[in-house]
Amino acid sequence: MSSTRKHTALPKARILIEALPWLVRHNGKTVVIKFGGNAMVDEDLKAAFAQDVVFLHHAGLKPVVVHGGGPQISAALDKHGIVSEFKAGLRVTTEDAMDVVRMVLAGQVQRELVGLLNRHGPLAVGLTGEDAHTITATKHQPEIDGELVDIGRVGEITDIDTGAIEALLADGRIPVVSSIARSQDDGDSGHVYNVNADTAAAALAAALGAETLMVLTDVEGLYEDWPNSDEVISRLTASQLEKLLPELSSGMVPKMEGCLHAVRNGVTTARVIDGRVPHSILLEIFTDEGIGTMVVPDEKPSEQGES
Ligand SMILES: Nc1ncnc2c1ncn2[C@@H]1O[C@H](COP(=O)(O)OP(=O)(O)O)[C@@H](O)[C@H]1O
Ligand SMILES: CC(=O)N[C@@H](CCC(=O)OP(=O)(O)O)C(=O)O
Repeated sequence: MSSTRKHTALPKARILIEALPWLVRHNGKTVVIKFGGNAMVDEDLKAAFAQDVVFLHHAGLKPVVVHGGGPQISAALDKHGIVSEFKAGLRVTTEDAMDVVRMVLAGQVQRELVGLLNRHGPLAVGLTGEDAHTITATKHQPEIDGELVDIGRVGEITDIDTGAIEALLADGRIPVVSSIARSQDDGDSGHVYNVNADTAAAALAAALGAETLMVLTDVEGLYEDWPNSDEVISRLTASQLEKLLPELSSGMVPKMEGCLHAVRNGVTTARVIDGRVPHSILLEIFTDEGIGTMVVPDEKPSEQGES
């Protein structure tokens, strides 16, 4: 009886010990995890996501969650009879649409994730970029075909104040951030801006001096020749990514721009991974077999193969 128990216990012990080098490497490090609305496929996956984040927390890392909710916003707008329109990969956000965006992100998606994380203890605290000046923005006007286009209340981040998030981390909490920004513009008090969640996550990762930015989405990573091939680029440097950027299309643009911003501003690695794979975060952090696309800074070629 006792030898049978030993046989089943040993492989488990091996798995735990295999994770030791990664536990040592990542101990105390901040990791910003962006959970995309398209990766929130079903209840089991969302629960597995919460388990992974809580695991990281108890393993000595400092996870910060930034969540999206694009499909959920589109569904809610639809119910309100508002048609969703995207320009340059960003939602055209009227005043009425902004109320819905805020309600869905802060009142629905964020609350759900906070609830799932807190099944494991008093850990998660939700906030939006409005809280404690965490994210400040001004009006963003993308350039399309050489002209500046008005897309309503979409914000361009001008400032990040990491104070509230750092206080939560120091208190052993898991911050869960919705990508809504306060307005910096004088005379514009009370206004808020809709910010793409990838962009918000990348800006927060850089400002927090995070070790890793991890972006969970609904594809395996950055495809080399999307949509013609499903060959995933496993690793690329900031300069290689910069060259690729003009060829990318909508959903990937803010993601890869965010990864570039992060690694050019002190983040050691930025990864785009498949959030539809259960426990993808653990695979990415605690094994050598990274499952998605990893972006690294140019000047650190010695980090090749690092996970
Ligand atoms: N080169 C590419 N590689 C992978 N996906 C791409 C690429 N170019 C565009 N995409 C699209 O980007 C989508 C992911 O972005 P998005 O829909 O904004 O997801 P999320 O809600 O996770 O932020 C993919 O589902 C795919 O349709
Ligand atoms: C300006 C802008 O486009 N904001 C996004 C914010 C949510 C988001 O980015 O969600 P995903 O990560 O799921 O795409 C939107 O309104 O859809």
